[in-house]
Amino acid sequence: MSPPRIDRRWLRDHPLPGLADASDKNERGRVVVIGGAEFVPGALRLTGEAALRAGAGKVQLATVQSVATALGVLVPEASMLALPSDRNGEIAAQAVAMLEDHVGRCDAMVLGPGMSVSDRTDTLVARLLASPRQGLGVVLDAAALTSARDLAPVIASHEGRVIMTPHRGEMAIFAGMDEAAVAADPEGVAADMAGRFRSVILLKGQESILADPSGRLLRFDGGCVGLATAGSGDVLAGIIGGLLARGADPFRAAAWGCWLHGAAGRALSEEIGRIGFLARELAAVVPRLLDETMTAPQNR
Ligand SMILES: NC(=O)C1=CN([C@@H]2O[C@H](COP(=O)(O)OP(=O)(O)OC[C@H]3O[C@@H](n4cnc5c(N)ncnc54)[C@H](OP(=O)(O)O)[C@@H]3O)[C@@H](O)[C@H]2O)[C@@H](O)CC1
Ligand SMILES: Nc1ncnc2c1ncn2[C@@H]1O[C@H](COP(=O)(O)OP(=O)(O)O)[C@@H](O)[C@H]1O
Repeated sequence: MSPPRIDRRWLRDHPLPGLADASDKNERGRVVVIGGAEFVPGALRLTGEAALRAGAGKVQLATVQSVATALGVLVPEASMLALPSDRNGEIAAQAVAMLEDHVGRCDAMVLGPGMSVSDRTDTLVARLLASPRQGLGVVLDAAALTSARDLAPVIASHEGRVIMTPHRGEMAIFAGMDEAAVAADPEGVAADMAGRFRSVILLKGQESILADPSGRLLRFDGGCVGLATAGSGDVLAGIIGGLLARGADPFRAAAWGCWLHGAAGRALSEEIGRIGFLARELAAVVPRLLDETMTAPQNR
C-alpha cells in the first residue's frame, strides 16, 4: 500500500503554527544559510529569498567573502556574513569558528547549497553539527549530504531536528548504494535512512518520499517536470528552512515545503510554460499559496 499523499487535505489536517496580525518579525524566526562559492555565487540568493518568502523573519547569508557584497546587494533583505575562502573560491574550513557563534543565535540553519564535495565541506559540516543547539532546526542539502554520510550518531543527537533532502543520485552516495537500488525501493531506502540517522528524510524526485524516525511515510506527486531545473532544490531547502524558523516541526516543515514548492512549479507552468521557468521565480509564488492554504475555507 502506498503512503498517504501530501495534498491540501493533509495540509488542512496538519496546519502550520499561526501568526497573529500583531506578530513581530522576531517571532517568525531567524535562518542562517551557509554555502555558495565563486563558481555558484547566486546559489544562496535562491535559498535565502525562499526562506523569506516562506515567512522567516530574518535571513543571514554566509558565503565566501569575494561574493558576499554582490550577493548582499542582490538580496538587500538579508544580512551577510563574509567567510574566508580557499584557493578554489570555496568556503575555507577555518570559517567554522566564525559560523559557530552565529548559528547559536538562529532558529534554523540551511547548510550545503552551492558547496562542493570536499574534505573542507566534511570538516565544516561535522563541526557545525557537533554540538546540537536547543531548538535549532537544520536542513542539509546538496554537498552537505555527502559529508553527512559518516555522521549518523552526531545527526541522531539532534533528536529529529535535522532534515536531509537528497535527490536519488545524492541518496545513492549518502546510503552507499547504486541509484537503481534507490529507484527500486525509494520508500524502503528513505525509511531506513530516517531510522539510521534519527532524522527526517525527503527523497526528492518526480515523486518525493518523506520519512521520519518514528516510521511515518508520506509521498508527494503534485510537482511538474519544469521543477527539474538548476537551483530548484536550493529553493526547496530555503522554503523548508523558513517554515522551520516560523516554528513548524521538522516533519511538517518538510511536507509543507514539498507541497509549496510543487504547487509553485505548477503555477509557473501555467503562467510561463511547462519547461523553462526559472528556479528564482518559484519563491515569489509561495506567499499567495500560503494565504490560500492557511485561510481559504474552500481549500480546507
Ligand atoms: N550545476 C549548476 O548549474 C548549479 C548548481 N547549484 C548547486 O550545486 C548543487 C549540485 O548541483 P549539480 O547540478 O552540480 O549536481 P547534481 O546533478 O545535483 O549532483 C549532485 C551529486 O549527485 C550525484 N548524482 C547526480 N545524479 C546521479 C545519478 N543519476 N547517479 C549517481 N549519482 C548522481 C552527482 O555525481 P556526478 O554526476 O557529479 O558524478 C553529484 O555527486 C545544487 O544542489 C545546488 O546547490 C545551484 O546553486 C545552481 C546552479
Ligand atoms: N520530473 C519531475 N517532476 C516533478 N518534480 C520534479 C521532477 N524532477 C525534479 N523534481 C523536483 O525538483 C526538485 C529538484 O531538486 P534538485 O535535484 O536538488 O535540484 P538542483 O540540484 O538543481 O537544485 C526536487 O524538489 C524534485 O522533487
